[in-house]
Order: sequence, then C-alpha cells, then structure tokens
Amino acid sequence: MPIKESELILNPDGSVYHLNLKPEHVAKTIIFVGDPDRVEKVTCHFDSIEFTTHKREFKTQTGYYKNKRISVISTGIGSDNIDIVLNELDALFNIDLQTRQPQKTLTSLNIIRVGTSGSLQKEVPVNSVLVSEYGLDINGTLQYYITDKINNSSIENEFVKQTQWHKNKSKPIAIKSSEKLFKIFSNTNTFSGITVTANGFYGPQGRVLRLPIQDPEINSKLEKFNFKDLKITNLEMETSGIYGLAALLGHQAISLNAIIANRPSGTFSENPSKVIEELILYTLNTIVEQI
Ligand SMILES: O=P(O)(O)O[C@H]1O[C@H](CO)[C@@H](O)[C@H]1O
Ligand SMILES: O=c1cc[nH]c(=O)[nH]1
Repeated sequence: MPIKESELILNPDGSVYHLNLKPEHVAKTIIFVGDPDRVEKVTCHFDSIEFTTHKREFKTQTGYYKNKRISVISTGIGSDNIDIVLNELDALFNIDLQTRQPQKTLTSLNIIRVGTSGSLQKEVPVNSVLVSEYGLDINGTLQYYITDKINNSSIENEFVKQTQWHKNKSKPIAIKSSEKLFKIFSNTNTFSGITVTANGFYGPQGRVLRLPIQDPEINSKLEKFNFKDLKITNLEMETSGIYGLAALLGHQAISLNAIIANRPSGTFSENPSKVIEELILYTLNTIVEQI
C-alpha cells in the first residue's frame, strides 16, 4: 500500500512538506545546527554551494568542502522539530516519493549535530566541546515510537531512582550515540557523557526566573547522577531525538556540543561565537579526514 497523501505530504513541486527538499538536494553527510543563522557560519567555509532553501526554521545548504559533499540543515529549537527533520530527511532517501513505497535498498546517513549546550559539571567548563555518548530523552518525543530494541533501561531505571523522577513527567529514554562516530569525533580535548535533552530552556532545564519549578533540586541531582562511572554532563534540546530516530531509521548520528553555559558555577561564555566557530572547523575537517 502506498503511504497516503495525508501521511507523507509533498509540496506542489514534489519536495517534502516542511524541509522543502527533493532527494537530489541533500548529501549523505549532514550537519544539523539549531540556529538557521548558523548554517552559513558552516557553509562560509565551503568551496562551493550548489543548493539553498529556507522554510520556517528549516534552512538547508548543500555544497562541497575540500571535495566532500555535505549538507547543513537548521532544525530550530527542540525535539518536536527533530521529529520533522529526521522523518522527512529519511523519506528523501528511503521512500520512493513517486510510488510512495519504501525503497528496496535503504541508505544510511551520517548525521552530525553542531549545537550549543549548558554543562552540569564544574569540570566541563564554558568554551569546551562535549561529544554526547548518550542522549537521555526527558521530553517525551521518543515515547511515541517503539524503542525497546535501542534504549538502555539500566540507565533509565537508575536515573528515575537517583533523581526521584516525578511520575507525572514523561518516562526517560536513554539512547547511545553511533559508536563509529563517537570514536571519530572524540579526542583528548573533548569531554563526553550523558546529554539530557529537555523540552524547554527554563523550567525543564531547572531554571527559575519568576516561576517556581516542580523539583528545585533537579540540577544538583543530575550533577550527582552516576551509573558505572557515566555522568550526566549537559543539558540541551535535540540530542536524544536525533539519537533515537537515527537508530530506529538506520542512520549514524553524533551530537557535538559547544558548552556556552556552566550551570553549577552560574557562568556564561564571554564569546560563544568563538567556541562555535572552532567546533565548526573541527567538525568539517574531521568529516573530510574520517568519514
Ligand atoms: O544552539 P542550538 O543548536 O539551537 O542548541 C541549543 O540552543 C537552543 C536553546 O538556546 C536549543 O536548541 C539547544 O539545544
Ligand atoms: O543551558 C543551555 C545552553 C544552551 N542550550 C540549552 O538548551 N541550554
């Protein structure tokens, strides 16, 4: 049975609904950034750009960096957007958009997030780079899929126990990064750990401005969490969705985080653009050398 028009929505020009892309527009190695303005901060280093489009928060450019064809897509903020980006991106490669049937031979993509994040550990300082070994979904997105073959329930159970996770909050789901990409992007200068992916920047990340939150101790509980020497290192808003959907769809994914805030010390980077620019160059050169 073909996938119905209401389920896989195509624009009049045949492109996928939100991303505005056709299969020929996208490379198999894709950098995700949150901020649409960060797309050009990556592609300004390219030797050539062959394609650009922009709809809502989703801006895409495809081109060549040192002979490697790479696409850069902005996802906007949050795992709800990751659900859109991963599903539409996968459809471009793994569903025949004419017959609306899955392709017989599936394509596996390399997805590398270049994002910003807040550290939960004093020893992961602002202006450092963190490679997420695990993404921990506390935002509920992955609960809508069948994750029992890809999640780590030992981490999840320990998390619920150690944080006294409130029963009304969505059940956490822990997903590992691509082992291959984790090895490629980790080095002696990078940090690694469990990245908690929240569904908001303020209350869901333990920030209090004027509103009290359900658990005022949550960030110190996250900071103290320990599972076989694995620590929760940072908070942001996309990694677990990328890891979960990539693993389910058969893609390789890694999340690289420029640490711009340190929550225990209450500090924020004086020059976030600098660490982001360094991370972009590190990412591009590592892709060219090792992917
Ligand atoms: O800088 P990006 O990649 O958007 O990532 C982080 O910044 C945003 C919040 O300011 C969230 O998307 C969070 O995950
Ligand atoms: O603290 C932070 C910093 C960047 N992005 C987040 O989501 N949280």
